[in-house]
Amino acid sequence: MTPVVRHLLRTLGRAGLVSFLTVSAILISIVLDVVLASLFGFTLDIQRDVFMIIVIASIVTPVLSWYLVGLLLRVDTMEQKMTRLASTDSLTLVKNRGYFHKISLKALQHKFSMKDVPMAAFFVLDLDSFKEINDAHGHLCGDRVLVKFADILRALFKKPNVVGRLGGDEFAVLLTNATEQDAHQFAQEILNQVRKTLVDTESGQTSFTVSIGIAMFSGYGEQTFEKAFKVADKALYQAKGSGRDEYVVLPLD
Ligand SMILES: Nc1nc2c(ncn2[C@@H]2O[C@H](COP(=O)(O)OP(=O)(O)OP(=O)(O)O)[C@@H](O)[C@H]2O)c(=O)[nH]1
Repeated sequence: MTPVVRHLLRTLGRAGLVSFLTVSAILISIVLDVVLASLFGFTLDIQRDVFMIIVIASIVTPVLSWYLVGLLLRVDTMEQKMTRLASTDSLTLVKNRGYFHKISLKALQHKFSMKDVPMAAFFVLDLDSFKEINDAHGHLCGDRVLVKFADILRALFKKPNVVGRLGGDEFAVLLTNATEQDAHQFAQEILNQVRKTLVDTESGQTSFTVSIGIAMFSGYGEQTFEKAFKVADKALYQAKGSGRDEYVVLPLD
């Protein structure tokens, strides 16, 4: 829910509740007065009714409306939290595989509906010899490496670009508005930043490297995206083959 909708809901909720409760208070006090009058022989007293209405409405209305609107907002917050949980990788806080796929298609659709932007770049990034880091320093240290790497990606690629963890030590980035030169620059920047990054271990600090495969493409749709994925994977394979700590850029055939 957007902030504007939430604000509208809050205002409407309060206004609606105030009217509803005021009308209820009027009806209740009139019914009460009629019942009391018939049971105990009280006389109907409009002034007293009005006084009761004002007292009941001024106490009950704000309390109940705050409570109910608060309840609605809490449900909304929980809904947002659940959406975030369902879309985020819990360790690295980047998008998980499923959501990455979905949001990438959406971003591409939006981008290629604007005529003046010709290319996008799809990055597949895989940490080098990550198993060795796990084996040498333990799984927790491996987790720290994953988190640091994701932090680097998140800091480099802002919206509308999308960063996701495909699984294990494999990540992906969709650069929605990129020339081939941009792709080269980003890839080099990632390699540089990763090389400089140190991660705490039980026995000091360790460094790590990453290999990157990049596919340059244009157009959108499930098929184009799948193809970009495949080509980026092929480029990654080449980067790993040429010694790791490297990147390779390939065009879509
Ligand atoms: N610490 C940690 N390790 C993970 C996680 N998910 C997967 N792994 C490990 O990541 C390692 C991936 O290793 P491989 O796919 O063999 O690749 P690699 O050792 O990085 O070798 P290259 O990719 O060829 O450079 C495996 O040992 C997995 O157990 C995780 O969430 N945390």
